Amino acid sequence: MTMQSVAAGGGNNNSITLNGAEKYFGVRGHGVQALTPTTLDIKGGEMTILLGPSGCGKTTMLRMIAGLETPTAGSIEVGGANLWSNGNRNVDALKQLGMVFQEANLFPWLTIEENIALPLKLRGIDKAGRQAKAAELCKLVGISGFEKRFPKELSGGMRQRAAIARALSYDPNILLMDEPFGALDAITRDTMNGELQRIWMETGKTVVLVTHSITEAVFLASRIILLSPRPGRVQEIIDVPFERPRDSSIHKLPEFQSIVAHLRTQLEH
Ligand SMILES: Nc1ncnc2c1ncn2[C@@H]1O[C@H](COP(=O)(O)OP(=O)(O)OP(=O)(O)O)[C@@H](O)[C@H]1O
Repeated sequence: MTMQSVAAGGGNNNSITLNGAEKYFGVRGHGVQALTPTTLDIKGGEMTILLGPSGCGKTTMLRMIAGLETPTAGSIEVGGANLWSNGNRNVDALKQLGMVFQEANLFPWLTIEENIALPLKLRGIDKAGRQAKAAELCKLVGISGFEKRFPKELSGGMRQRAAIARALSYDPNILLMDEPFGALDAITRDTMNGELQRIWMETGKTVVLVTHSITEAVFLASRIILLSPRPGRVQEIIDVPFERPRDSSIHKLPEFQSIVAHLRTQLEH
């Protein structure tokens, strides 16, 4: 395990940089400082996990990276491009981002294929192109054969697989995931962690994932960004060195257990 200080600097095509990015909700002095000014590099192609206690600003940081919240101060670069300029979002930077939430948020009246391909429909891709892409993505996420089914006919884990496919439909370089498996039972969650690792290894995307789960974080992460209790700040960055692909047997490794114990101590304090 190597501990690093907070790194800063530029980025390549699929990296993310926070330059003194801060988020204050409400009037300064009377509101909530969700994230203190933060300077941080999220490396392209890595699996970065945002971990921290409830209310520390994980979702706020992810939503700022997604362009869903404006920074109160500082700036955010996605693929080397500023996300905001003069109060407007940079559409080219946003195209680099796909988002997955805790709930799959599929439209119940659309088939799985139609849900997955909806972003392509909005981009003017014809039906044959949409169906071909949906079939390819269903294969990637492991739900081939369910293209014509409706969301209610799928399990929770399968719906999240479809949500990942939808986020990948327009081929963004970066996948942002907010507690994507938090609503799933423990066994399905473990399966989905393995599946996300496989999808990440097959696609080479940059993944930034928010979780409360220490073991999920250590299993998945290339790097863990540990945030402090509110007001959120980067408390520590931990490189997780285990080889890929990882399987559940890494839970037994002394080094895995030592990182988990270290993080638990940090979170308890
Ligand atoms: N839209 C908002 N308006 C006002 N305060 C907000 C808003 N969104 C978040 N906050 C506050 O900012 C702080 C950080 O919230 P955030 O949801 O980012 O934390 P979190 O670490 O993701 O929490 P959890 O793990 O419980 O989901 C909290 O105190 C929260 O109440």
